[in-house]
Amino acid sequence: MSIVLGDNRYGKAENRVVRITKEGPVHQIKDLTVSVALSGDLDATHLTGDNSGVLPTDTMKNTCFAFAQRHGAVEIEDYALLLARHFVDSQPSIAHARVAVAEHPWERIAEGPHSFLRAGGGTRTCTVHYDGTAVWVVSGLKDLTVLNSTDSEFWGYVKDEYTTLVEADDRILATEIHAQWRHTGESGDWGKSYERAKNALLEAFVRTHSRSLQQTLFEMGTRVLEEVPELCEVRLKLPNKHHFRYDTAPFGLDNPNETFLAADRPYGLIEGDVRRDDAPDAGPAWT
Ligand SMILES: O=c1[nH]c(=O)c2[nH]c(=O)[nH]c2[nH]1
Repeated sequence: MSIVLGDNRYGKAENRVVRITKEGPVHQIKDLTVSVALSGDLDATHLTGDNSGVLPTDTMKNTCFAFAQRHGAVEIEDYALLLARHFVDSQPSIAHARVAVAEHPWERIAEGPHSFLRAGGGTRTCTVHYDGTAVWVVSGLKDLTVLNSTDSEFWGYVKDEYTTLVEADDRILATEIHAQWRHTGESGDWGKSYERAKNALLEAFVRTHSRSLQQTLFEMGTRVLEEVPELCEVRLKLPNKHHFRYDTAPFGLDNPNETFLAADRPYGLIEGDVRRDDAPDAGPAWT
């Protein structure tokens, strides 16, 4: 009996590529998940540890971002064709490339030239508490993902011996909104107040020139309380969905905040309550 190597392939899976196209103040977004798998004459690396035919998966990742920057917001089929041809035609050891691209749709948030809402997201929620006497109605929404492709800064923070974060005067700000709001009364037009609270959250996200997600959180909560007087308190949980500008300088490409790596974890998690100073005691309503 002898043992032989069967089918094999290797690559970089699920590169999260975000490409912003800027036409003056009006931005477009292309949000992709790109997986590359290459195969060919790769026996040596498996059988003897000879890596001379191995294009590193890290290089495949760089290529995905470099091609997004170089070719812009092309159709995903054209982008995948460019990548697949590149890997096979440039690498003698590679005979076959599989490039799979998923495009995640975003909608523009009303009037915002650089504000987007991830399509299909957002779940309306409510929790009611009743103890035989008092009633609390807490409404809300979750999983509503929004993104501003500019008008966000983060600088002036504490720096200690472990700080490597570079100050940003223009970054992407993206979050998945989880919000709950407490009604003062126990009856009302719940549907209407939901629409007004949701619109207030989105309006504040779009209109705030953000110095931090914490500042945006307070603006969002404040706008809800201003627009929906029957509410007394808003609780927000906002994960900071980090988008890192990809450094394409090593490939001879300028990247003026157009191509980003969308990281899923770890993420900053910004949480806070915003309330009227005359809000009645919540009792168990938040538990
Ligand atoms: O808006 C932000 N708030 C922070 O507290 C923080 N921390 C960080 O690393 N990035 C950010 N961004």
